[in-house]
Amino acid sequence: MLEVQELNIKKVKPEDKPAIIVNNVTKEFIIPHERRTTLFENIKGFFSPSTYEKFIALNDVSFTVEKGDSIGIIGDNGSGKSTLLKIISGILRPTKGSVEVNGKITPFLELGVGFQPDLTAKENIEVYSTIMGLSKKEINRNMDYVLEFAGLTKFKDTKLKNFSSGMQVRLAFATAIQVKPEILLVDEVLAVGDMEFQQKCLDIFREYRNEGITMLFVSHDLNAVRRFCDKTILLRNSEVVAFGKTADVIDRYVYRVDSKQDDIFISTIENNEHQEVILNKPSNESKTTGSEESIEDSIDFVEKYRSMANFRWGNKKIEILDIKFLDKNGNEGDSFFSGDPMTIIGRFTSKELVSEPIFGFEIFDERGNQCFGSNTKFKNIKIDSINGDGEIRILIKELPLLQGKYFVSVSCQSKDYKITYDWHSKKYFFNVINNSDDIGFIRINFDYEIEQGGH
Ligand SMILES: Nc1ncnc2c1ncn2[C@@H]1O[C@H](COP(=O)(O)OP(=O)(O)OP(=O)(O)O)[C@@H](O)[C@H]1O
Repeated sequence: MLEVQELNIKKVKPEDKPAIIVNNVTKEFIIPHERRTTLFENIKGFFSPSTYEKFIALNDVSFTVEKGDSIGIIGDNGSGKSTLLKIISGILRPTKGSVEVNGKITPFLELGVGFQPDLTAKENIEVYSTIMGLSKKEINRNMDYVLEFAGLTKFKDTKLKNFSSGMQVRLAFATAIQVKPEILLVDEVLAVGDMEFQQKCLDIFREYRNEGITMLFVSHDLNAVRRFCDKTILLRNSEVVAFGKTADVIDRYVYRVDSKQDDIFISTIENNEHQEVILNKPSNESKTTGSEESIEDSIDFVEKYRSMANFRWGNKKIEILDIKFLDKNGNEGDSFFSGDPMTIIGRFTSKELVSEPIFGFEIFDERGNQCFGSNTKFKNIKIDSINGDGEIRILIKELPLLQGKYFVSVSCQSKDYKITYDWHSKKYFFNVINNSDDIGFIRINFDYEIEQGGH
């Protein structure tokens, strides 16, 4: 009898509780329509109260993260990802709903907040590590490693204000990882940093994941989400539209299935005894900014490369109006799974008759290496003439790239290549998502054949 009574009492040990429970969280931002700065505007405003509108950044969001889970959060720009992490970390309060956090949160959100521009890299590491609770001995012991991880050993005595924004984030990340988190919130750390640094960050996250540290990982890098997250949340227009197996959710995001699908599990909350946890906001909000005298800025490599290479020329006798990428369902997008069909559609126009033009396209990787180039002449496709509007479709049956971001150039030239009508150089890009465990950049279709010699 006693035993039965014991069983009826649900005793939840703290370690059995989920790491994070987000319960019907809504976040509204108030956006004023006008700002009164002068005395006259203030007096005038006294008679006509100021107007504002409410913007809903998160709408009734609920989900549960179990201890040791590694959860990705994906969605378009402005869908509410950062707001969600800020609410979980306690930087922002929800307008409605609550968040329960069971464990110590380490937020890698606005890395570098609290760093002092007038202190050197070494001094900033000392100050920040002290705030994180490290002893002087530990700080001295870790110093070389932190500087080396950040790739800033040479710049240890340089003031932070002379660092590029990428260098500052590297320093902040390297400093922050000295203490192992219980629950880690990561917001787009991988968006900054060169390839080598990104790889180091991913190695750290891999280590954390193997050690069972709970992670919430906001990223636009779907390959990284795929590699690190067991489950993924998809936010669209401030709402959770899917929460389930990462591969299924990414598939849904990439191919823009808009209706709610039942086969993707949307987490429900069973425990209603939520305790609101509002952690301390970092005391110094002033975000350090990059200096014009940045010593190094490898972070912006891709952007710099693009702006340098992204130009257009030609006499526009035939004008290429725009380029779109269509997925296997005929929907426009910029992310595609490796091996899937992809169609590149170019619209063009000409004001007069142009005979025998040649259309071409090229694909480049992020470093500017030409991966492929072809044109209608190479393929023996003769276009007699063009007059007026038209469309060219490049049908790729199986995208032979494995992963990464690729830039596309398109061109239209005369039959002898002597006149360029229009050339858009690396103006367009698309992402390829690896849906296999293969590594590298190209996708090779192959089979294994294994033969064993008999005895
Ligand atoms: N303090 C604020 N005041 C007003 N609006 C805000 C504020 N912070 C965020 N927003 C708005 O809330 C929406 C969600 O922003 P949030 O930064 O969470 O999106 P996100 O999904 O992280 O976007 P991104 O991928 O671009 O980082 C955006 O439209 C943004 O403009």
